[in-house]
Amino acid sequence: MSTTFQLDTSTSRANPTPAPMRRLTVPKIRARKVDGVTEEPIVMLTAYTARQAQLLDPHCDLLLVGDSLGQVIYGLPSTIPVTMDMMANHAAAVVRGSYHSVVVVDMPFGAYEASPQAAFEAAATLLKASGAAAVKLEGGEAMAETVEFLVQRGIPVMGHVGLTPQAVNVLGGYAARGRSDAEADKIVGDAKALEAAGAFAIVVEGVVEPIAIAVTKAVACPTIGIGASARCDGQVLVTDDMLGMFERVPRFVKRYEDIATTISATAEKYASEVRERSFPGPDQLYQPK
Ligand SMILES: Nc1nc(=O)c2c([nH]1)NC[C@@H]1CN(c3ccc(C(=O)N[C@@H](CCC(=O)O)C(=O)O)cc3)CN21
Ligand SMILES: CC(C)C(=O)C(=O)O
Ligand SMILES: [Mg+2]
Repeated sequence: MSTTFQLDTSTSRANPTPAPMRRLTVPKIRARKVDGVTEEPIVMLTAYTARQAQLLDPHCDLLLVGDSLGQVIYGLPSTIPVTMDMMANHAAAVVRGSYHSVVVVDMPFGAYEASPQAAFEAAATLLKASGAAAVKLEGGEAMAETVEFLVQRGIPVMGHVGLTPQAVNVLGGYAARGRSDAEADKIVGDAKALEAAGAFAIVVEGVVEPIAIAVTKAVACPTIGIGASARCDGQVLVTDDMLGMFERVPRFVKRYEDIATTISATAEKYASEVRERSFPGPDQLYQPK
């Protein structure tokens, strides 16, 4: 994998404008929750491409290069087949397209579970290839030792508990979690273990509101909810879901737009203009000398 950073010339004398906005940092995100209170909720969206990152960056605190790109970009049936190369390449694009948000990269299934050492190697590879600041990995208590290993060696880690999509084959689907007392206790315990291991924030996915409240109270670091009610310290959504780009979306998605319909209608218009030879028209012609 090649390292393909772009030189940041935004502050050079050759290119004095626009005024550089310093990128947010992991400690600043962590510090948004003080004594259990987050005054300003943390805003995170997924991004997979440079242009998407450019458009989202000014409005977000964090951009997540999610392994959901498996379904959203590659048409895969789950996040299980997602590879390190996919994550590294999309992460590099998102870093190039952003200069404000903290970029977090999902560790793909199979790259980190076997040992803390394997996880460190994979995380370092992703950060070196992309310039992203942090990784996210799924799992609670079982991953706490790994989280501590990474954080102590310079890699910030975001946790992910509740509905963990990489465990789809164990869970048997994508149903909400935390409905039984035992399951609720397990999720709170998972979050506590991650925080003790040094996670700077924790995604809480697909849980009933009382669990979101319990987890958010139980840990000092910020919780970022998806399908976990408004009672978290921040929220994340898959951008394509929010835009109405992805056809089947979970219940927790709010479709703010219907981009898919716009794209279909535009393609239909273009196709009919080509077929009736009205495109290209005079405005699109190169003029002879
Ligand atoms: N486009 C997209 N959006 C996501 O939120 C997302 C991904 N992809 N890929 C990775 C995971 C998978 N996630 C999912 C996928 C499906 C459901 C879903 O269909 N849930 C149903 C209930 C299913 C059940 O009860 O078995 C729902 O109605 O919410 C939820 C989360 C969340 N993540
Ligand atoms: C849904 C978010 C939290 C995620 O893990 C992803 O996009 O892969
Ligand atoms: Mg993910």
